[in-house]
Amino acid sequence: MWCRRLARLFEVPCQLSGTTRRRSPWLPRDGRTVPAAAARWHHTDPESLKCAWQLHGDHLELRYANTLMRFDFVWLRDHCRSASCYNAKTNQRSLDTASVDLGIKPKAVRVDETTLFLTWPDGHVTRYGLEWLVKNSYEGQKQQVMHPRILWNAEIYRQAQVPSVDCQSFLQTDEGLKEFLQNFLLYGIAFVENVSPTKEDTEILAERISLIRETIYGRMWYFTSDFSRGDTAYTKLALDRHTDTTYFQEPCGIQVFHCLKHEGTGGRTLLVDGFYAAEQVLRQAPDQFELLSKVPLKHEYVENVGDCHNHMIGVGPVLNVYPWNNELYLIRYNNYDRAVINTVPYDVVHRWYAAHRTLTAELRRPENELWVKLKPGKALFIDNWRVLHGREAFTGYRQLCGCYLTRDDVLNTARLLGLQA
Ligand SMILES: C[N+](C)(C)CCCC[C@H](N)C(=O)O
Ligand SMILES: O=C(O)CCC(=O)C(=O)O
Ligand SMILES: [Fe+2]
Repeated sequence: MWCRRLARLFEVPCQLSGTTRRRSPWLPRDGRTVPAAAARWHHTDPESLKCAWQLHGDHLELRYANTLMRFDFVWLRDHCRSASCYNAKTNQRSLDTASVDLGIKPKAVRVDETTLFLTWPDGHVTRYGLEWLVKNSYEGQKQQVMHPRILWNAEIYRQAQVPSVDCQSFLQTDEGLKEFLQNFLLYGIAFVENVSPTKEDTEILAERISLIRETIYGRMWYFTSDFSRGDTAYTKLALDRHTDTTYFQEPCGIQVFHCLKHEGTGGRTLLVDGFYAAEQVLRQAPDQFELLSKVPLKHEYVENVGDCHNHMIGVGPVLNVYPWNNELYLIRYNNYDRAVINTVPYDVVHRWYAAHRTLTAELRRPENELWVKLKPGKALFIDNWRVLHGREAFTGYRQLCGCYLTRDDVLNTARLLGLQA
């Protein structure tokens, strides 16, 4: 069926089943160069099973540090780190990959305690550290997450007692910034306290971690319920949980909110961890999770109010996962801005609605809702690729300012501080 066919694209080849392969004898050929020949296991130390390798017609199979890895020969040639193939100063490849024969095979292979040596038909020698191979192989990656996270519901988040970071420490110390970013990466939300309640000071905060992503709403936006823009956000109405800018081909990565004033009632902010909810869907109904991650949808923003004329369209599934490890990296969920569904046939549409209902039920569980009242001085950063926000209806005068941040630059800052991002 349609979805199954798509799914097959991402199907991961089965790991070698040890039983069939291990029939070959494990020959002790310590450190010796073996001509590229028929498949059989070799290992560096006859007493230890730490490292063993076997050459096949089109790939090298290597077992090291409890990881069974398979490397395509072109891949092995392409990733050569020798001085002529790779510029270690710029961390860029010099080798022209298109010049590698797609049928290339190593002339000789040798493995010692730490290193794999390959000699290519033209005599060129490639060396790989075995640790490097484990870290950089597909099989090694599959066992890891790209982004370590703590999924939460209201109870988990409260129990964690994640501290807000003080504005001074955020702006002036690397430790403060790092603590803030670590919280942000783990939970998808983070607060800075004791910020001066102005748009300018909020901008300084934003610039500390990233480039500001300028959009149709401006660079720093600032709004009250005056319907100056053709969107419900600019009213006093309640807003159900959603992510923003789903109608961009790449939705904004981070949302910053700072409430500068509120004289009235209501207006609390709702936060829901979209990945926690999606994880529940995966457990209950993996087929529905898969459907939500495969069916492409459009979201749309059509505005014609005053001088503002905009028409934005973004296409993508609700759940976006890395195909090699099924890890979620982006949820696109906004029922207000979802466009006409015309990208899937009727029977898939029906199953999609059922899957969307399951996800929505999870997102709406009261125990998953974190309600906070934003106050002047307390800035909130939200991972708009993960955490949904909403708003309670309000009365009176309320001013909210903030901006969007470019995700790449936030993650860049985090990595430079030594965090895994
Ligand atoms: C006011 N502010 C600029 C933050 C958001 C406006 C965007 C509202 C839109 N419905 C969306 O969800 O993307
Ligand atoms: O008014 C609010 O608290 C948030 C409104 C909203 O969803 C937005 O600006 O993106
Ligand atoms: Fe929003």
